[in-house]
Amino acid sequence: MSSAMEALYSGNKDEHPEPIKAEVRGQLPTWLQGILLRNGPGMHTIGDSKYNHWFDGLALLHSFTFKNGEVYYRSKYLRSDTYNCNVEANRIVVSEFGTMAYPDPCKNIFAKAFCYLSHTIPEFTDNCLINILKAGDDFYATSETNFIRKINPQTLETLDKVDYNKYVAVNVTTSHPHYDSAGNVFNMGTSIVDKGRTKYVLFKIPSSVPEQEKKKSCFKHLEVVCSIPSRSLLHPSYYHSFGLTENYIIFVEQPFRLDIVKMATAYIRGVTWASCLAFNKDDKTWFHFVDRKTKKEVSTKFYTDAMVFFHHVNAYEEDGHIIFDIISYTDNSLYDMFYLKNLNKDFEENTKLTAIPTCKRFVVPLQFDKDAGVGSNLVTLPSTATAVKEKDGIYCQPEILCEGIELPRINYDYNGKKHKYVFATELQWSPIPTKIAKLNTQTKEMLHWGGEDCWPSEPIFVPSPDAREEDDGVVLTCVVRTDPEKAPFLLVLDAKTFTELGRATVDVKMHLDLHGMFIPEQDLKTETE
Ligand SMILES: CC1=C(/C=C/C(C)=C/C=C/C(C)=C/C=O)C(C)(C)CCC1
Ligand SMILES: [Fe+2]
Repeated sequence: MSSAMEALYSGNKDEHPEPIKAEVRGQLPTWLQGILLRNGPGMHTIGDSKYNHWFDGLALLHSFTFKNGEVYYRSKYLRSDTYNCNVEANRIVVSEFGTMAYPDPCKNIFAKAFCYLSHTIPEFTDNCLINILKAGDDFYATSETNFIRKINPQTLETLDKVDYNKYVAVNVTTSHPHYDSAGNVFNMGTSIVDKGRTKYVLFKIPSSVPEQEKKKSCFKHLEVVCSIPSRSLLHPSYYHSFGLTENYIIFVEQPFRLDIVKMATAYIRGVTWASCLAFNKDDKTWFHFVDRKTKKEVSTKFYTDAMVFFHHVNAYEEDGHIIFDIISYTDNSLYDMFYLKNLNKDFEENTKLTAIPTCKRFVVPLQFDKDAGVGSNLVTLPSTATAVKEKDGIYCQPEILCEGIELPRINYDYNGKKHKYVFATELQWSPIPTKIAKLNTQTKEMLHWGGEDCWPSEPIFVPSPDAREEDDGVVLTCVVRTDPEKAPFLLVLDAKTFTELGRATVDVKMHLDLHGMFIPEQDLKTETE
């Protein structure tokens, strides 16, 4: 089990760019036509050099194509500049989150990109290993730097490199954009090089461009929606996602921060980007709500205790309150756990999360009695979450929805609206995803799916074409096996009952991935276009 774990996490995986027909068992819905496209790290050793952290691995895209009851599997490494330079040098020559590499022989590409305090930072990596973004009719592999890479979702080929920084002043971005019903993309990034003006920027990428500009990309029409100044100019918060309701943008400024001075000197000091992140458990976490129409921030100061979180689940408005669910931790042991030296055969002794992922619901009153006394709880909805008036603002404490879930997904048609269900991977005190779950946030009841030797990935909900209820549809998850004799499979569950409809097995060594999306057939450009 333990060495299997090491192989799953850090063994280099082969790519399978030619479609492999999967063996389908059970009954897949006939309407399920399209591509499940996912991303994650697949290679952690290049020549004799090894990455330190699981999040450093080279992006390996993989896909399951559903066509007339048949399923085809493909996988292909993202041909990023990072990949190409590393492979050419046969060693790691580009720095990643947890690995600083230098000197860089690929000087022409990874030359020093910007200066700060007269030191230099090398250009960031384009190893986009975290998620998939849809902008206009195009798909991109994404990470958290200023670069994204266009890909062909059918062949998994790597196309253009897009630098967000050409269109908006951001140096780091999230891999969890939002989409409105028209397909416009909203994302956030932080501007860290404009000294003294460190800020978080929300921007919009329109879904379509004017007819006469059809040849141009929608990035040329990117607009800044609003920006939020960082509380600390030299220590902006790290964030992995943000929230969106019908009328508000939700930004949580957690005391898990990037240290800009450390970043500016990391390269010359030979330390990693990861070492420039620090959690201050004695600080507060600040909530920011920006009105999407007026672009003004709600002036009341809302805060909660120090925490570290990565994923927003969903957010919505109800009776003058903003309600948002997140998966949070009381410390940053999650990032530390993913150092590959910890994910080895002695892992059971070495690695224990000191904080368990907890699904928390914050209920924040935007309209409240301004004369309410200090100490009074301003939440008027039926929830155990509180928002207590203090002299310096409003102190919020969450309702706990459940413990031990990560990689949350919802029916995205309910994004920004009141949702009832959350689909997620289950993990307890270690990075072992043994089950997936469906949580009913109203009753807190959970349904589970798990199997012997099975590690399921982030579950993705796909609505059925005639869906009436929130959970009318299927849940898709890739299942890797801890028993090397057993083949991985794509599992299709009925989202209502959380029972198996069918599975598509492929005899490959599949990697553990992070995030992805289901692309319905009608969203795919036809080959002739
Ligand atoms: C390279 C690089 C970064 C990369 C961060 C990554 C790759 C984060 C991955 C996070 C994940 C996968 C979280 C899951 O919950 C930073 C720190 C943004 C900034 C400096 C350069
Ligand atoms: Fe994520």
